[in-house]
Amino acid sequence: MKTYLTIALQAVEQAAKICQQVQAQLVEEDSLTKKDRSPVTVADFASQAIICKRLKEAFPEIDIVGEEDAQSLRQDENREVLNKIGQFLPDWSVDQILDSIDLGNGEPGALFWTLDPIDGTKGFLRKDQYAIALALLKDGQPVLGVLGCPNLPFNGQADRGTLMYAIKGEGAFTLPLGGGEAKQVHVSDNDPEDVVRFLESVEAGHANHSLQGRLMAHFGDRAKAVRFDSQVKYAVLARADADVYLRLPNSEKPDYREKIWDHAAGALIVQEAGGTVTDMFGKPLEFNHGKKLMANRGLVVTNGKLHQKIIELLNRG
Ligand SMILES: Nc1ncnc2c1ncn2[C@@H]1O[C@H](COP(=O)(O)O)[C@@H](O)[C@H]1OP(=O)(O)O
Ligand SMILES: [Mg+2]
Ligand SMILES: [Mg+2]
Ligand SMILES: [Mg+2]
Repeated sequence: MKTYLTIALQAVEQAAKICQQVQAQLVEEDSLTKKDRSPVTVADFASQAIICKRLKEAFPEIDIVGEEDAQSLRQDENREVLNKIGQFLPDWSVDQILDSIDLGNGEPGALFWTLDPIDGTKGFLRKDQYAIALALLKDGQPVLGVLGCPNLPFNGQADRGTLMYAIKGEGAFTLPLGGGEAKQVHVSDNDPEDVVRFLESVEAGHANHSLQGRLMAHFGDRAKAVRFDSQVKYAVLARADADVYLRLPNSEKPDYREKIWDHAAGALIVQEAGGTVTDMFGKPLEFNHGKKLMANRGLVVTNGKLHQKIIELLNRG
């Protein structure tokens, strides 16, 4: 597992650097709108290209299931976006860029990587939080997870981003992006009688803010809520800066199913930090139904001590 970890950390670090460069000089032309009307940027593509290339060089036999593909970039009308990606990957040919992105077109199997090259693209565009999320799944379970969080201060230092990783059975760890000593992280100790710090999405369309608000109201003025984009929420909970992350399904999108790359890395990190991750009914996440969490609805992520209480409140009919 150590070899997987070393390569995964290097790949995420490299991608994070490019994302930071793109974000620092972001212009409107740097993004496209996908078929599902969600945005994708020069940085999402560059991140996926770099990470896939690195992983495939080291582990050619392991499939990568990535969020993005290069289909739109192969069309003439998007040539400018492709050229812009090339500016951030100066030694790469156009074909190398396109083919590396498409290395992420693998299929889930007994052992595979899943990659979200930028999770929280809308946050990235707002210059808020986003994460580079990479996980290795074995027999339907995440066994290694890495989250690069460039805009999440490490130990309160605003100029240093945060890197977090976990190996199944070995704990969860954090270090600053750019390098440093890794320290183990643990979830908070708060119980239902304490102050409860909640996390939820910034984007109202990605969750059910009104239902989440009603649940929080149960805790009166002991409830504090913070909104962050992306799997940064898992990282914040894993290092005890929050106690509960709610992601209840948006009632206007009843058919939406969560994607594996949006949760595999974060869920393992929280679990290895001592927390609990289930769907809104208290059912463990099942990562063995293809690219989506078809057997689960909504997510409840807690420090463990609050889990039963939250599930009870949600399901008391
Ligand atoms: N209706 C929805 N419910 C839950 N998640 C969604 C929904 N629509 C998009 N997403 C996903 O939410 C993630 C961002 O989460 P957050 O709200 O925590 O920042 C993105 O990966 C995005 O996926 P996609 O990239 O496919 O649009
Ligand atoms: Mg993404
Ligand atoms: Mg995502
Ligand atoms: Mg996306």
